[in-house]
Amino acid sequence: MKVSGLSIGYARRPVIKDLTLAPFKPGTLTALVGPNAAGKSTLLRGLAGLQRASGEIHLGDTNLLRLSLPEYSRHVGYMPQSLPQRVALTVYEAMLSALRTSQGLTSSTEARQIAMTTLERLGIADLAMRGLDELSGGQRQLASLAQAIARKPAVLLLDEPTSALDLAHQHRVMSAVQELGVERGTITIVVLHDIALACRWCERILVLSPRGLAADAAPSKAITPETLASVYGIEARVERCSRGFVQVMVDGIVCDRDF
Ligand SMILES: Nc1ncnc2c1ncn2[C@@H]1O[C@H](COP(=O)(O)OP(=O)(O)OP(=O)(O)O)[C@@H](O)[C@H]1O
Repeated sequence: MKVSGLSIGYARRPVIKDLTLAPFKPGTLTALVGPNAAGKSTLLRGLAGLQRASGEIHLGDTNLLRLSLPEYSRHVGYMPQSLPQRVALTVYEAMLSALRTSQGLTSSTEARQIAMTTLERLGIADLAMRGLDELSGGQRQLASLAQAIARKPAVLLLDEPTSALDLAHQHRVMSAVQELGVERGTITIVVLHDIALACRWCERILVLSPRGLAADAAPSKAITPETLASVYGIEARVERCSRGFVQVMVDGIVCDRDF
């Protein structure tokens, strides 16, 4: 996927301005991080075809921005930050409904199999017959993620999919998303606030600030003391643990962000 000259905004307030990114390769997992109100959700919704955008988003030879929303959503799956409330469906029924709308699959053996396999993959098969409105916040987040994953889109956009999850589930989810992405060749972009989680699982990190893109690189290049100071206004050390993963140790708040 190639993004070039992308601009997204609301009424007269531009949020993403003329953004061009290096191509996203199939099977890769990218984190989109940055402070509150930097525009992460806006960018994700623009990439998902849900927010008016100008510029180009190419998937192969297709400029996605020229497609109708139903065509667009066949290529691109999106999990929003806030989940729908009061849905009178079981987890399993919601999965079948998602498969029906995105892939035209009815309650066939294939749809049932995809639904159950996905729930098992995320470790929530035991929730299949539970009503969505009787789940905990974390369980609802996992159920919503299962719906997005089951559609097997070429591009999967997840907006803070781990915000309601405990430590073990955060890592289980990131591991499953990474594994499935490699298996299926999915381009996955995930909004995260947890820099450690992003550095542990993602091979590429986009750091967005209200001024624009501050970094787009591998964790060790994107997450530096300089970037953390200018984008978040914090003083931090960045080191590698014995297994090579980037670790951030926050020493203080400097508050002289560059915006
Ligand atoms: N529907 C909307 N109408 C007008 N402005 C909006 C709308 N949604 C978001 N904004 C504004 O766009 C800017 C970016 O918001 P966005 O939700 O994309 O940030 P974010 O980086 O995802 O933040 P957070 O980490 O807090 O979720 C903010 O200034 C916000 O107030």
